[in-house]
Amino acid sequence: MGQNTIYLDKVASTNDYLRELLSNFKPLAEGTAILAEEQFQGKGQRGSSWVSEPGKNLTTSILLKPQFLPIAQQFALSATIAIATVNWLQSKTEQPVAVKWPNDIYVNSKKITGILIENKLKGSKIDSAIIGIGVNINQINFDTATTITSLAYLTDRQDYNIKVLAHELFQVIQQEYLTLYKEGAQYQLSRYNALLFWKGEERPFLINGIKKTGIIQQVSSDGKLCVLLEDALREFDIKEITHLIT
Ligand SMILES: Nc1ncnc2c1ncn2[C@@H]1O[C@H](COP(=O)(O)OP(=O)(O)OP(=O)(O)O)[C@@H](O)[C@H]1O
Ligand SMILES: O=C(O)CCCC[C@@H]1SC[C@@H]2NC(=O)N[C@@H]21
Repeated sequence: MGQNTIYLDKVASTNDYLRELLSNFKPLAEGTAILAEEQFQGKGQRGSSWVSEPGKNLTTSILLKPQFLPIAQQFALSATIAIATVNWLQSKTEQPVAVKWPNDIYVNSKKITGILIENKLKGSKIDSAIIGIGVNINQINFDTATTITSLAYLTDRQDYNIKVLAHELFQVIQQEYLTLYKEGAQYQLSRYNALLFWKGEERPFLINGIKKTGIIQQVSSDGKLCVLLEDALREFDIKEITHLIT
C-alpha cells in the first residue's frame, strides 16, 4: 500500500482526483495513493467540507479493490480503516484514541481524523473503494478549536514529517486490510467495537431532533449504532442520531 504514491502540491480533493484518474486512465493498481500538500476543497461526510492548512496535515486517498467483500459487509471495510488509523495514532500519543461511530477518530473528545470512503459497486460486490483520510498533524489553529485536535496539540511538537507519517499509516492499513481478507468481517467488527467512543457510558444524544440519554452497546454488522435508551434497545442509521459532545 502506498508503494505507488502520487504526490501533489495542490489539489481540490484527493478523493475526486483519484476518482477522475480511475475513470480517465489505465487501471490503477490496488494500493495506489494520492498524497497532497494542499487540499483546498476537501470533502467531508454528508456534504460537509474538510478544512486543512496547506502543508500542515495529512490528506490522502488510497485505492482499494475489496472485491472479496459482499456489499452487505461493506461496513467492515470502514471499520478496518478506522482500526488501522486508531492503532497508528495510539502509537503517537498517550491519550486514549477512539472511533466515534461511524468513522471519526477522536482524542480527548475532539476530532483528529475524518474518513470518507466512496465505493464503486459492481453487482453485489465492491469493485473499488476510494479511502479518503484527513489527519490533523502540525496545525494548531482551527476555526472551531474546541472540537478539533491534532498531533501537534497532543504532543507539543509541530515538526512532524507528513510523508513519513503517511507511509507509516499506509503500512498499518495494509496489515489491517490483510486481516479483513483473512479473518473476515465479523472479526474486524468486534475489534472495531472494542475501540468505540462512549461505549457502555451513559451519554446524551440527539435522536431525530430530540435530546435523549442512552448507552452505546455496539455497532451491528450492517453498521448501525445500537443504543440502550430508557425504554428499549434501538438501532440507528447515521442520519438519525448525533453524539451531543459538550
Ligand atoms: N481538519 C478538521 N478536523 C476536524 N474536523 C473538521 C476538519 N475540517 C472540517 N471538519 C468538520 O467539522 C465538522 C465536525 O465534525 P463532526 O463529524 O464531529 O460533526 P458532524 O458531522 O457535523 O456531526 P456528527 O458526526 O456528530 O453528526 C464536520 O463537518 C467535519 O467534517
Ligand atoms: O470527517 C469527515 O467528514 C470526512 C473527512 C475526510 C477528509 C479526507 S482528506 C483526504 C480526502 N479527500 C477529501 O476530499 N476528503 C478526504
